[in-house]
Amino acid sequence: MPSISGGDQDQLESGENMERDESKLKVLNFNSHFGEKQILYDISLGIPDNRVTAIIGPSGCGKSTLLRSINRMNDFIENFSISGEIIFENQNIYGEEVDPVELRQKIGMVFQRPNPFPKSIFENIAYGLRVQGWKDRHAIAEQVEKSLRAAALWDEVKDRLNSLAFDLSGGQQQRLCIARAIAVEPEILLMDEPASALDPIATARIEELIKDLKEKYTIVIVTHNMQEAARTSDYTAFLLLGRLIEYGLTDQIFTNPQKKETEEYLTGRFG
Ligand SMILES: Nc1ncnc2c1ncn2[C@@H]1O[C@H](COP(=O)(O)OP(=O)(O)OP(=O)(O)O)[C@@H](O)[C@H]1O
Repeated sequence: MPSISGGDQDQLESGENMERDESKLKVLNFNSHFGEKQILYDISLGIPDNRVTAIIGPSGCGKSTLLRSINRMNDFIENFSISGEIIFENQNIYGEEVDPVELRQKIGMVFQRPNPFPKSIFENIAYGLRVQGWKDRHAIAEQVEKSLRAAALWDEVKDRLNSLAFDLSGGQQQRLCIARAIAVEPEILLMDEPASALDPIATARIEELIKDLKEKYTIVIVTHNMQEAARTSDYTAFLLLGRLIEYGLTDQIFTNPQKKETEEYLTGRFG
């Protein structure tokens, strides 16, 4: 099997390396194109289970493309093509036998802007459960409550579950979207700049939530915000022009980057 470590990983403790090699989610020699234009070049990385992995890098370097490849969201774009593999639970997610709809239930996504459905708070969560085949009203109500609690929103909304989701603040709407994503009990949660549209207080709540959620989920987060990556993630992957320049423990990447490009980016010399 090809190495799944990016950059100079030798300095990492062997235990941490093992943790990644044994992880359920691995990107292997992954390339992607939009039409003729190559966006990602030979990306290989293992995403450790029950950890937060941040993908950072300058605008346009391919962060979202990589993230959206992990649950086949780019399939919706006509001229998108890939080579290489993304392995999830020992299966290439781009294999013919994989149903992308089922895959997205296991690998959920939270987007940059909160995007609740034009429905009540309750229905925003119950809807996905019904699509999954849940019928028992009591069980649905229990799962709605459980998800809202896990997303640290229950206390704020328990008395107005039938209000429109749009009546919530931006930060509450984003936590509702997180509750919606976790209600269907995914394994992996992908987050594309989940706090970038929020004020500092709402951002802090989302960051706290991310730290809590990793006990149960493996989280991959794309962020422009270096402080946010440093505060929330255990591992950081630095992309530049579609290539993985360095990947390792967040503390190490931020305090002692091994590559000149990483250091220049982190110190604000470009990007
Ligand atoms: N649907 C598309 N069709 C063609 N090119 C695209 C499409 N989506 C993205 N791209 C191109 O792919 C490249 C990578 O975009 P991507 O959104 O992955 O970068 P990013 O690192 O997430 O950027 P940002 O930080 O600005 O969101 C960019 O050059 C972008 O223009």
